[in-house]
Parts: sequence; structure tokens; C-alpha cells
Amino acid sequence: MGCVFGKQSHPPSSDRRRRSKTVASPRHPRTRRRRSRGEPSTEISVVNAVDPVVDVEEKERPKQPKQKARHTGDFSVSIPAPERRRTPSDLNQQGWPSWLMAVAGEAIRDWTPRRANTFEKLDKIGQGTYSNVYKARDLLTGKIVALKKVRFDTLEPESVKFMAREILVLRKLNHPNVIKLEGLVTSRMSSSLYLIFEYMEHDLAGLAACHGIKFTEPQVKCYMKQLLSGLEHCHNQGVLHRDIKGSNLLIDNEGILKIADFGLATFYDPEQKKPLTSRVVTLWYRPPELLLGATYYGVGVDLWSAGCILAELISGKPIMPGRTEVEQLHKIFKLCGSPSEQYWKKSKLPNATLFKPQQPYKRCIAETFKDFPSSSLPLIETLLSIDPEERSTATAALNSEFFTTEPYACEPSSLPKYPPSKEMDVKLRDEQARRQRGLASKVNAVDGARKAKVSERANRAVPAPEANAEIQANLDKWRVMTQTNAKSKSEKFPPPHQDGAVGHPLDASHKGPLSFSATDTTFGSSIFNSKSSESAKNPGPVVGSSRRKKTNKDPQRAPSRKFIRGFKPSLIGLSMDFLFRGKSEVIRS
Ligand SMILES: Nc1ncnc2c1ncn2[C@@H]1O[C@H](COP(=O)(O)OP(=O)(O)OP(=O)(O)O)[C@@H](O)[C@H]1O
Repeated sequence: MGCVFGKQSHPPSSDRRRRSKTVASPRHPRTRRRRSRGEPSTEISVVNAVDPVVDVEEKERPKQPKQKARHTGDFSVSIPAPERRRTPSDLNQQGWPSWLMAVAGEAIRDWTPRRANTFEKLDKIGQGTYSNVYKARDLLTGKIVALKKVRFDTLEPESVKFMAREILVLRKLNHPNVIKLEGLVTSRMSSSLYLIFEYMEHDLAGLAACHGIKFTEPQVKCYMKQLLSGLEHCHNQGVLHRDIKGSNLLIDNEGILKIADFGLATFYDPEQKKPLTSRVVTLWYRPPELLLGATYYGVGVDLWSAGCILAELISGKPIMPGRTEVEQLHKIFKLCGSPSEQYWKKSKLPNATLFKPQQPYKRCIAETFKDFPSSSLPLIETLLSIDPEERSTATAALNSEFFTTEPYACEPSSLPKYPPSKEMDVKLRDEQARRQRGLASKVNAVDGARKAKVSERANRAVPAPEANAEIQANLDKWRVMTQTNAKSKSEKFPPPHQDGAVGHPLDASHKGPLSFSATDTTFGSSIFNSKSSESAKNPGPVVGSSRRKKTNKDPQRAPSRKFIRGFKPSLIGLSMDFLFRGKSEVIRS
């Protein structure tokens, strides 16, 4: 941060915005974030005069920061005339900048911002799609904290609102298994905002990716108990998290698990349901109703993700690593069975006609997970119910026999003390290994290196790849073209104001899912084996946004895109079976 002065050096931002709108697809798959990825359009130069907190990013910011188009929903957000220059007089009495007061007044009510110069930034410890996270020392208390620097565009009130929603949600929650927002930091003239959190040493994805860590049954129960307790609190407070996955489950050195990253969370009222976007939750953990386009949903979405995590913790690998929405649904149907006739009728899901298989798929959770502890199966069956209502509640899950039969959950404090294992650490380790392999491959022939790369990636990346956007866009087009009564997209999907998170595509969280031992052989079932080998042959997208872009051009990924492009209105009436068959044929070729 430092002492930061605003300096106007760009052409009017509307120009840049116009340009950027042509860049991003309105159906960009990363629904995850509705916040802008673009830097504020007022260029900032940094003079680190007073603050001990040096903002590396601001120092290194390029002269012409690229702006990505922002889509709050299925459509671009209209943006009001930009404010040009910020001065200290923009701060109100408490020290909040006016742009924040104007749009996010409620989120910061009764709080006073901390000054940047009261923290010492120590290390970058995490990177999300819309944030960088730093380890820092609070110079007033000496405590180590995590500072999450949120990227958003002050000139786009919508993007500030999304950030404000995250703050509002966090302020409403107060539970040992939910990350606590301890305050906010603003710097005088810059438009950055930092969220102050308690510092957590690990995340479950990172731990799970550590070689040699295989959780025991009491340990799995311990983590699951904490996850479900945190979820129970969120749901009781009327909050849906909508992105439960390993890298969002932080763990401290005392073994305490806390649910983090509420950037996609929303308030909901089960008594007065409002339409919400279906384009949330990282693909591998996304429940079938969202893949089928549900806009009225509830706690079941988080419980499904919790079910995926439970099975993953026991098995040692992600259970349904799909690369596209179609493939994800296929994996779900193969494992959990396709929805019953009754459910298709009752749910009236937007994509039902398209995705309903001609031949129903049989549920085979018990056979697939036959080696799992027997008390875990009823809970997995419940959490992975196709009908969200059958998933029940976090409270019911906590009372299930999984937790009431021996061996019981261990105490968090008895969990092993792990070395630093942030997902970021794992990424860096992998990158280093890849580089080394690259060198080795020069000596050992290209082929061998490619194989190693494939097997290493197979279990890790969580895609909600750009192909998803494409498929959704095609499905929408197709629906419009084929339904006599076709509704417009805006009618099918709630407009942004109905759900702050609508439709801004969920770009794969490049966060790796839990990836435990790749050599796990616990599963005898053909379903599991086939899945694993499929992933191994067709590795998921690589981690990290820049690389993700590259992978779109990766021939390994092309088949699904090719398939999607070839998806014509004339396919109406062809079943999901056909779609799956067609897809796998293309993949094989
Ligand atoms: N309180 C914390 N203590 C330690 N590390 C943290 C903390 N909060 C976040 N991190 C690290 O930073 C990473 C990114 O944080 P977070 O998930 O909140 O950001 P994000 O931009 O919302 O990410 P994503 O793109 O996954 O949604 C986390 O995976 C984690 O490793």
C-alpha cells in the first residue's frame, strides 16, 4: 500500500470498457465471481514513504492495466460515468472512502477502517481469482493475520456491491468453524481494500495434496464434523456458501477447520425463496440441480459439496472430476443414478429436457464405495441424493451414525502438526517439479515427460473450464431456437439484481481440489477405475488463470469444445446418452 497517489493517465475508461466487452464472453464459465478482475482504472503510482506495508502489486502494476469486461449476470453491467480523481477529502469522518460509503455503506456500518501502515506485510500466502492473500503482522497487537486484498473496480458499483456482500455475510457469521472477519484496511488514496482475517496455516486441499498424508477415519470424522458444524451455522443464519471445496476449508495448527471464502455466498430465506444463479460452486462439487439450471435452491447445494468432500477424504481422490458441465452430470448420473421420473416432474428444471437420459442410470454408491467404513455410507448416500430435499440438513448429518459410532471423531488438537501446506505451496512445489521434469525430458525423450505431466495433473485441477461457458451459451441459443415459447435468457436466468452472483461465469477455480495419493487403489469398482483412467487420459485444466487460458487452446481440451460446437438444434430429442456417447467418441479419437 504505502503512500499512494492517484494519477490520471488513461483515456476515458468507457473506451477501455468498450474494448474489454468484446474480450470476455458474457457466459464466461467462472460464475464464481461477480467482481471485476480489472484493476481500478485510475492508474496508481506508489511511493512507499511511510507505510511498512509495501504493496508489491501496485508497484508492479503495468502502465495500461488490462480491463476485463464485467458481467454481473448474463449481461454486461451498465456502468455510470466514472469518477476521475480521488483525494483525501473523499474520506468521511471515520476514514472510509466515499466510493465505498456510497455503495457499501451497510457493510461497513459501525466499523472504522484500519490504516495500512499499522500492518507489516510478510509474505504472499494465497492467490484467488479475485484476490491476493498476504500474511501480515498487526503492528498494534503483534498478532499474525491474513490480509485478503480484494480486486474490484471502484468505478463499477456492482463490483463493489459484490465485495460488500462478502463483508456483510462474514459479519453476520460468528462460529468457531467459520473464518472471522476481524476488520478492514483501506489505504488513503488507493482503491484497494483489505479484509483482515485470523491467520490459518493450512487448507484442506493443500494438506490432502501432501505426499504421505492419508487421513484416518477419526481424522476424517473430525474434519467433517467441523465442516458440517460451520455449515449448520451458516444455514441457520440464512447464508448459503455456494463454493464448498478443499481449498476453502482452512485449518490452523490446532486442527481447527474454518470455512472461508464467502465471495460467492448469498443470503437466502427458505420461506421466501428468490431466484438465484445456478452458475455457482466449483464444478467437481456442483450438485445436479445447479447443472440442470435450478434457480430455486437451498442448503442442499452446500450439503452436496460436503458429500463430495467426505467421499474424497476417505478415498484419497476427487470422486467426480468432470471437465465440462455435461461430463460432470454424466459422472453424477453414473454414480448416483439419474433422477427419478417423479423428480423430473416435480423439479421442472430448465435443462431437464435436454439432459434427461433415455435409459435411467442405476445408483451404485454402495458398490463403488464398498471399501469405505460402513457408517459412512448412509451419510454419503444422503448427502449425494439427487433430490436436494433428501439431503436433509447439516444438523441431521451431524446426528448421523457416522458421528455416533466408533471410532469417533478425534479431537482437533490431536491431529498431526503438518508442515506448511497451503495450496499455494503445493502449486509452487508442483511447478518446480514440472520444471525439473522439463529438463529431464530433454534428456529422456518428450513422450515420457508428457506422461508424467498428465498423471500429475489428473487428480488436481478443478475445472469449470471455459468450455462450460460455451456449452451454456449453446444451450441457451438452442433453447431459444427450439422452444416455440422460448423465453429470453433474462427470463430464464435471474437478472443480476436478483442475485448478486448471477451468471458471471465460474471460471474454474484453479484451486485444486483435494488431491490425495494418486496411487490409491482402494476402489475396485469399474466405475471408479474408469473415471480415474479417463481423467488420466484427459487431464483437467491446469492450475492458475493464465495457464487456464492456454489450456483452452490445448488440443487435449479441444474434443469437448469440438463436440459442443457440433451441437446443433437438429439434435433435439436425442438423449443425454447420445451426447455422452458422442462426446466420448470424440475424446477417444
Ligand atoms: N485467513 C487465511 N489464512 C491463511 N490463508 C488464507 C486465509 N484466507 C485465505 N487464505 C489463502 O488464500 C487463498 C485465496 O483466498 P480466498 O479463497 O479467500 O480468495 P478468492 O479470491 O476468493 O479465491 P477463489 O478464486 O478460490 O475464490 C486460499 O485458498 C488460502 O490458501
